[in-house]
Amino acid sequence: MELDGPGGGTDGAFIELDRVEKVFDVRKKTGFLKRERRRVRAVDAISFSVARGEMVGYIGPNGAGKSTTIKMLTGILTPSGGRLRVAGIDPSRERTRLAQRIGVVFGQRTTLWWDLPLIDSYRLMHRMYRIPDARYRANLDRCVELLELADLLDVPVRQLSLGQRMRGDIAAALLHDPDVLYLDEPTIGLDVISKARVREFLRDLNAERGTTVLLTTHDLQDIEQLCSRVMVIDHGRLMYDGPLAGLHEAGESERTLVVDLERELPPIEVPGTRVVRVEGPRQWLAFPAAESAAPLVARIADRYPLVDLSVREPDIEAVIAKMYAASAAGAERAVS
Ligand SMILES: Nc1ncnc2c1ncn2[C@@H]1O[C@H](COP(=O)(O)OP(=O)(O)OP(=O)(O)O)[C@@H](O)[C@H]1O
Repeated sequence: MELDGPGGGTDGAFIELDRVEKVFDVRKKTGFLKRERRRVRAVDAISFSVARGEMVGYIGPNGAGKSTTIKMLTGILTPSGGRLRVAGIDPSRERTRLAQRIGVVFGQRTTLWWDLPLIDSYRLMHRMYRIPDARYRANLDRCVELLELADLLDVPVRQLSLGQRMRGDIAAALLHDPDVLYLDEPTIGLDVISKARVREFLRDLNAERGTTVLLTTHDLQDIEQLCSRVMVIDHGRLMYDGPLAGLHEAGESERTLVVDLERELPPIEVPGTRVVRVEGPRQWLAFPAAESAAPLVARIADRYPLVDLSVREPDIEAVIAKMYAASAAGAERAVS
């Protein structure tokens, strides 16, 4: 695969947004024959660029503007202002040409035909995207092998489990060899094993093919395991762009060790943590999210009768709330 092929940005940027806006006009019924017009600024002057081959998390609370951004990046929605390019293409002007370069997976919806066996959806996509036969075969074989789809190809999509359907959807998005993949909540509702499988596949895809990935998720572990960079959007504005650890530092957020002991004990004392809850033999220990859990786990295992242990990530809403609190406190300190 060439590195700066036709349509790549001049400075290596593959996705480029320059003060992009999307304003919706919403009409709300406020009484009999009375309607109020309201403008919703879903995306507010957002600028960022993503280089070819980057894997970037795009996160934010509900209603922040994530889906609206993705829809503009696919050409489904036209921006109200600003400049947007994907692979050098203006998405809303050349949606069909762009479709050959991008793949999209929505965790909450499927692009597969519900009543058809999985393989029939793939055959339809083969024709719709006019994928050359040899390329279709090679991509299908690769996805079937790596996503373990062989036994599922003849099963109607409606009979697949959520995890199986998600793997089927990811394969569907990759049959035409897109340069960029937009993933909207790809692990939502999946069990631990299915999540691990999907993440491993995405990591390999990025490493082997250099596919650029923009990932929207509520699961911070998706970001931690896949993305070296994360962007946070809230109220349509870009609030943070950098490594995940930096986001934790900015928000002073905490992760939690859930520790199962052999028996009930008083709150255990482990430097660098504080016990936030005790329930029978189970204790919850909070520690700074930017720090590694490994030395804490070793210390606990060394000193206490440990049966089981897991690490819980803070949820995105909590991280962002703390980020706001920290910046507000900083502003107050600067004033006083
Ligand atoms: N077609 C539309 N018409 C009017 N308002 C819309 C439309 N689409 C989105 N909005 C509004 O724009 C804002 C951003 O919505 P968007 O769906 O982009 O958020 P999101 O970050 O994807 O949220 P979620 O995590 O809940 O999917 C919200 O206030 C939403 O109500």
